[in-house]
Amino acid sequence: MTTQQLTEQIRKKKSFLCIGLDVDLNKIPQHLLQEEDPIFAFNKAIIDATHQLCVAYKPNTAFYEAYGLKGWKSLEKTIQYLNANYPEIFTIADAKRGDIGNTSSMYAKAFFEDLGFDSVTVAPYMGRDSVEPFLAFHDKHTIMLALTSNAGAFDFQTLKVNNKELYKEVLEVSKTYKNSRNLMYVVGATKATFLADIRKIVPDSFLLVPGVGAQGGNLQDVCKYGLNKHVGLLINSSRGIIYASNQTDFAQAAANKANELQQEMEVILNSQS
Ligand SMILES: O=c1ccn([C@@H]2O[C@H](COP(=O)(O)O)[C@@H](O)[C@H]2O)c(=O)[nH]1
Repeated sequence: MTTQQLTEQIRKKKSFLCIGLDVDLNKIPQHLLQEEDPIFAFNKAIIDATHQLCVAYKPNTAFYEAYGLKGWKSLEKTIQYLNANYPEIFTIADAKRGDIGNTSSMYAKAFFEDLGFDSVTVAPYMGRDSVEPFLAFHDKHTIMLALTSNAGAFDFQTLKVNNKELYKEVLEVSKTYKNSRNLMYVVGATKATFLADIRKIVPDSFLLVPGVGAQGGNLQDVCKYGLNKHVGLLINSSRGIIYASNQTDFAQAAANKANELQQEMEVILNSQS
């Protein structure tokens, strides 16, 4: 999917919501545990109930890898279900990969070719040759960690390097990477005010913004500092949506939570045009 198609979907659905599919077997409704594949059964119900309210889904691979081969199968079934039934949805494998070049090529092949995701998150720490293998894939997107939502972001990301904060250096240098047009960036919703400076460096890039909901990030603040003329934001909420209820009404409860965010987004988008 191209960024233009993604923007068209945002305008059509009046939503720039990304729903995180972070499935924890201890948190899903107990009746699903009788299913052959409880994780997929949970995801399918959530997706069917919410797909009109969001433009993206983001499974974090940790929640699948934790269950070994079975978990990876559930991830595969989830992305296949999305691609077959809702091809207009942008899909994000939140895997935070990145390694020496030939290894990164294999990670990229795994997520883009084998699984068929539209995008994958990567860590910038190993530099250019760890990221460019992902960027080489046509119409696929590499979402680089810039300023993360957690408290530990301040351990390194805001330290000064070359007289500027490290996250700013990451943004600047990444723009010189081959096929950098395929880059998006992760910026935590808990760091909303930083978005003003971030937009000076990457005015046109899409930003994936996790941290609304369970982590306390504020949608209005993120939009105030982060929106651009193409919207340019994908706001992620995982636990705040998918665990709205652990009873048989869980999918409808998730849809209600997603609807609340979508309605807020619609107002923001209407005020922009
Ligand atoms: O800076 C970051 C980068 C990634 N994440 C991931 O996003 C979701 C957030 O889940 P919530 O339940 O909405 O808090 C999760 O997969 C994180 O690993 C992040 O939170 N911050």
